[in-house]
Amino acid sequence: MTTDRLLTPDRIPEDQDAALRPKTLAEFIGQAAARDNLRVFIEAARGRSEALDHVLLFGPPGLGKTTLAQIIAREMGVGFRATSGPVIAKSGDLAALLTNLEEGDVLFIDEIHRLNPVVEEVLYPAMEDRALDLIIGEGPSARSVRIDLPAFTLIGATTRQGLLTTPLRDRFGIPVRLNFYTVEELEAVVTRAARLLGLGIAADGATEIARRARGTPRVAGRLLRRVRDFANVAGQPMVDARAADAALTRLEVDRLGLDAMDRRYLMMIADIYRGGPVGVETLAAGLSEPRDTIEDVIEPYLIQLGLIARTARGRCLNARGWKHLGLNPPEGAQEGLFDL
Ligand SMILES: Nc1ncnc2c1ncn2[C@@H]1O[C@H](COP(=O)(O)OP(=O)(O)OP(=O)(O)O)[C@@H](O)[C@H]1O
Ligand SMILES: [Mg+2]
Repeated sequence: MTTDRLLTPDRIPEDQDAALRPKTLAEFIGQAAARDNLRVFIEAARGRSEALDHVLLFGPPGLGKTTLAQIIAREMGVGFRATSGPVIAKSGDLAALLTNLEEGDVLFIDEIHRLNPVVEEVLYPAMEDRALDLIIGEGPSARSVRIDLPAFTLIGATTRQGLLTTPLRDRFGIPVRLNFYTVEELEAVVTRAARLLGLGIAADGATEIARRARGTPRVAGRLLRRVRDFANVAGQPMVDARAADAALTRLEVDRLGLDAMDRRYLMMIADIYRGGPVGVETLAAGLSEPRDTIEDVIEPYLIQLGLIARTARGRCLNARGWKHLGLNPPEGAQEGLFDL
């Protein structure tokens, strides 16, 4: 990612603070449906002494896919190996990873939609038959050998399920969608993180941060750290709503949790395209952001809030979007037409 947005749910080193990651399903806040289902599937697999079926975790960045993958391995009582789609360059790399797994292990592949197609082909028999088909030698003397693999669980993570090829998607027995968190859930995330950081926080302080965290635990953790900085420097022992609001306002995070980039995105549709529709490529060029960032990071939350709509003809600003910008939609603008 090219930006250094405060609100970007992208990983930055401080987020790797392993101490903040919940370690068990019981500690994992929110995503109740996903959690309840996973609990059943894990218990059933353990009861049968089998590896868990392959799991696909999908949803916007920072909602807990990596955390959940680690939790699944821990709850299954098996080893955890992690890699990512773009890192596996050759089929041999994947073969090496797979043959080094132990019985029952979890192999976590982040950004699994970015696997090289040749590598992906190797994954199909590995997932389905727990076998590797390798070609040995070259030319007329080449022959194919099949190597059996230990029973393992593949956990794939991706921002959008639709980015996967159908054959790959179909091989996951347990697809899990992660949704944006509610304010109440994020309050719990913030309160828990504050406790782990040894920071005093009032209930209304946690609420203020939760409301402005873009539905995303990673953002909540990051905002909490910045608020803590302001509180420390101001010599405040306790973060309350006023302190949180003052800090977040200085950071240009608005009441809905939108940052400068979100507002630039909205203003571009309003100002230049009279509310749309406008194509995502045009917006990406205008904002100098990669299309993926627009689609995976910026838009999902704006859609969730009902500020914009994604239509076949392009992006449109909804009535709420105009209102949030403090503007009136111009005569004849597209707004409202696509207010789903
Ligand atoms: N349910 C949760 N409860 C508490 N904290 C959480 C929860 N989910 C995520 N977090 C925190 O949010 C941060 C981001 O989570 P994680 O790295 O798992 O996100 P991710 O979905 O894998 O993101 P990405 O798509 O960018 O890889 C972690 O630091 C973790 O501590
Ligand atoms: Mg992750």
